[in-house]
Amino acid sequence: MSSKGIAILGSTGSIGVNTLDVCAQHPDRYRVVALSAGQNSARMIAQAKHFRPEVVAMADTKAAAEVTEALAGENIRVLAGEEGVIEVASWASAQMTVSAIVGGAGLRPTLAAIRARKDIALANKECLVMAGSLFMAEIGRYQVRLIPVDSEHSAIFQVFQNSNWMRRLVLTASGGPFRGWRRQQLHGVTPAQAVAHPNWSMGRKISVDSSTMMNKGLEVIEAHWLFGLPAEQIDVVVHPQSIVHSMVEYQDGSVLAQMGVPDMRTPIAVALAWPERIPTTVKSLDLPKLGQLDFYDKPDKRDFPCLELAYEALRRGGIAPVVLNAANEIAVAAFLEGAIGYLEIADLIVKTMDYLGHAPIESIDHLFAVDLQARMTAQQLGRLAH
Ligand SMILES: NC(=O)C1=CN([C@@H]2O[C@H](COP(=O)(O)OP(=O)(O)OC[C@H]3O[C@@H](n4cnc5c(N)ncnc54)[C@H](OP(=O)(O)O)[C@@H]3O)[C@@H](O)[C@H]2O)C=CC1
Ligand SMILES: CC(=O)[C@@H](O)[C@H](O)COP(=O)(O)O
Ligand SMILES: [Mn+2]
Repeated sequence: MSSKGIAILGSTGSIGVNTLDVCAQHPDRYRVVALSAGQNSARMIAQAKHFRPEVVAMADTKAAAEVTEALAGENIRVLAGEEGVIEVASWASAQMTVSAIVGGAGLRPTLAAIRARKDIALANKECLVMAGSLFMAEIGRYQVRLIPVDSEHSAIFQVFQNSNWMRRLVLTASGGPFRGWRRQQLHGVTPAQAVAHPNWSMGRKISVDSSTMMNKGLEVIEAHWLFGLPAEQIDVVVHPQSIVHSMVEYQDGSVLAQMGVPDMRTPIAVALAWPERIPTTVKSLDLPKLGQLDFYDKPDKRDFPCLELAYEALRRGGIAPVVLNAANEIAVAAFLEGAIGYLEIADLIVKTMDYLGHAPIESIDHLFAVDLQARMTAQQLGRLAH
C-alpha cells in the first residue's frame, strides 16, 4: 500500500493537532509532507521535529524567522507569509490538503490547493460561507474530492444517498454554554464563559460562534453548498449531548443519523480515509451509560439572533454571506479583546449587513474586495481600532 501525502493548513490549531494525532496512528498510510500555521512558532517547531515534513510555513514573518532558526540543519524548508502558506497548500507531494485555518484567511490557500488538484478535507467552514458557488465550481472544474470535516457535515456525508430523495437535513446544535439563557442574562457574558464549550475542545473563534449560535448559522450555509438543498430544507434542532451529529430525512420518512462520542478524530479519520475506514483511538459510544438523548427546538431569535441572520444571508445571496462572515469575524475578535460586549456581536453584524445592502458577487476578486470592505465597515461602525 502506498502512503498518502498530507498537507495541513492550520496544523497548530485544534483541528490541526487532532489531524496529526490521526496521522501518527497510521504512519504506513499517511506521510505528513507539509504544514502551515499562523504565529505559534513553538508548536510548529515541535511538530516539524516530530513529523519531519518537507516544508513548513508560518503566515507571521516573525514566527517564520523563529522557526527558520530552530530548524537550521534539519533539512526542512521554511516559508513565510501568505505566499508560503499557499505553497504548502499546493505542495507537490501532497495528495490531500486539510483546510483548518480559522476564518476567511483560509480561503486563498484552499482555492490554491484545489487548483493544484489536491483532494480537500474541509474544516474551514468560512470558505463555503464566503465563496460557496465559486468554491464548488472550482471543485468541479479541477475534479477534486471535497470531504467535509465539520462534524455535522461529516455525519450527513456518511449517511448521504441521493439529494433527489431528501425531505430535509437536520443539523444538531449543542446549544453551547448559554443554552436556555434569555437575552437579559447574556449582557455581562465574558470571553472566558463564551469559549467554555460544554462538549468540544475547539479554537476560541468557533467556540464563541457556538455560544452565539452563529456556528450553526454558518453550518446551515455550509450544508447548502455541500449538499445542494435550499434554506427551507435545512433545519436545526438543539441536542445538548452532541452524540447525534446530524440527520437526513428522506421522502419516505426514513431518518438516517450518524452518532459517536464528540471527538473530532472521527470525522478527520473519515475524511483522510474515505471511501475506506481506518481505526482510531476514539472511545466507544456507551448508550446505556448515557441513558438518554435530548432534543429541543432552536432558541428564540430575540435571545440568539445570529442563527436567523445566517438564514437571512443565505436567502439573500450575493454579498450577504460574505458580509455576515466578515462582520462576525471582526465582532468576535473585538469581543475576545474586550472591546465590545457579548450582545454587541449580533448588533454589529446587523448594522454592517444593513449598511452594505444587497449586490451580486461578480468574481472571486470582487468577493475579496467585498470581504475587505465589510471588515473595514464593521470596524468603523463598531468604532474599533484597525
Ligand atoms: N475545532 C473544531 O473542533 C472544529 C473546527 N472547525 C473549523 O476548523 C477551522 C479551524 O478551527 P480550530 O482548529 O478550532 O481553530 P484554532 O484557532 O484552534 O486553529 C486555527 C489555526 O489556523 C492558524 N491560523 C490562524 N490565522 C492564520 C492565518 N492568517 N494564516 C495562516 N494560518 C492561520 C492558526 O495558527 P497559530 O495558532 O499558529 O496562529 C492555527 O493553526 C475553523 O474554520 C473552524 O470553524 C470545524 C469543526 C470543528
Ligand atoms: C465539532 C464541531 O463540528 C463544531 O462545529 C460543533 O458543532 C460546535 O458545537 P455547536 O453545536 O455548539 O455549534
Ligand atoms: Mn460543527
